[in-house]
Amino acid sequence: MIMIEAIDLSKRFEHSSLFRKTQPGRPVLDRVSLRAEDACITALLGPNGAGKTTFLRMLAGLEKPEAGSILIQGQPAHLHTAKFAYLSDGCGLYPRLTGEENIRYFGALYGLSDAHITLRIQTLDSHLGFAHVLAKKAGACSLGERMRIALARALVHDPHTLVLDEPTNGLDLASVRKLRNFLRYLASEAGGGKCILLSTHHLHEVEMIADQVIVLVQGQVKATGSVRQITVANAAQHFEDAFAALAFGETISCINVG
Ligand SMILES: Nc1ncnc2c1ncn2[C@@H]1O[C@H](COP(=O)(O)OP(=O)(O)OP(=O)(O)O)[C@@H](O)[C@H]1O
Repeated sequence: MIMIEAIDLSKRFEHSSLFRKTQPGRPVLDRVSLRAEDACITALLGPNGAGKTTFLRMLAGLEKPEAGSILIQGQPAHLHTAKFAYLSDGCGLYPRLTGEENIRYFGALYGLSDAHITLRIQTLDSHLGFAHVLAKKAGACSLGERMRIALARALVHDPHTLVLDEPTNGLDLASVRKLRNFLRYLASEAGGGKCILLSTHHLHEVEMIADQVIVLVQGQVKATGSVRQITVANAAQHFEDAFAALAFGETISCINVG
């Protein structure tokens, strides 16, 4: 089943701040249409500034589209907030609260009881491994520790649709492998067949985990399909070559051995 459907989404930022500049006249998202299905991990891939975060923020209701619409299970996105999780690119934790307080605060916002939150913390810890940082203030945590807490906080209410902006950012190899297994489990039948849409710059990650890939370049969808389909369609030997051709216009280098 199609869980997330974006239809002709467009966005242009009117003002540029000191640190972020848009090229005048160029939309950040330009009639983006895409789908992410249930029981599937969909990876959103694109160069810096392609519009990935803007698109994911739009799904989470944090940016308004200039045109187009977003449907979740065929209905407007705002009707699904209780089943929706969004992990922002900067983690978004309250630095003065401990890891546990951050998770509990969000659980309470979703109406979960203390006992239920305790159970969820135990379950999520068994997959992500963050028990040792629960008592630490989020502001004193390392990047990888913050990311684990932020993931737990985003998943505390057992959402069905997971939108994750660079979830492996700052994680060490062991944590990346744990997270990968956990996301695979969540997308599986046993894990509830969840719809997972994530952005990343790690091509290896995409090859390891993604059922579907969407390549976004300068606010436009340049390719969709599996890693294999995109590689073959671009007459490339490796997915990285296909992505470099799509994202940066690099020519495909074919190395013939023997
Ligand atoms: N609030 C904003 N105001 C003005 N411009 C913005 C704003 N947010 C994003 N942009 C611009 O929109 C473009 C897309 O940004 P976005 O963060 O969505 O890209 P991205 O694909 O997530 O990039 P990265 O891979 O570097 O994280 C960039 O040119 C950025 O400067």
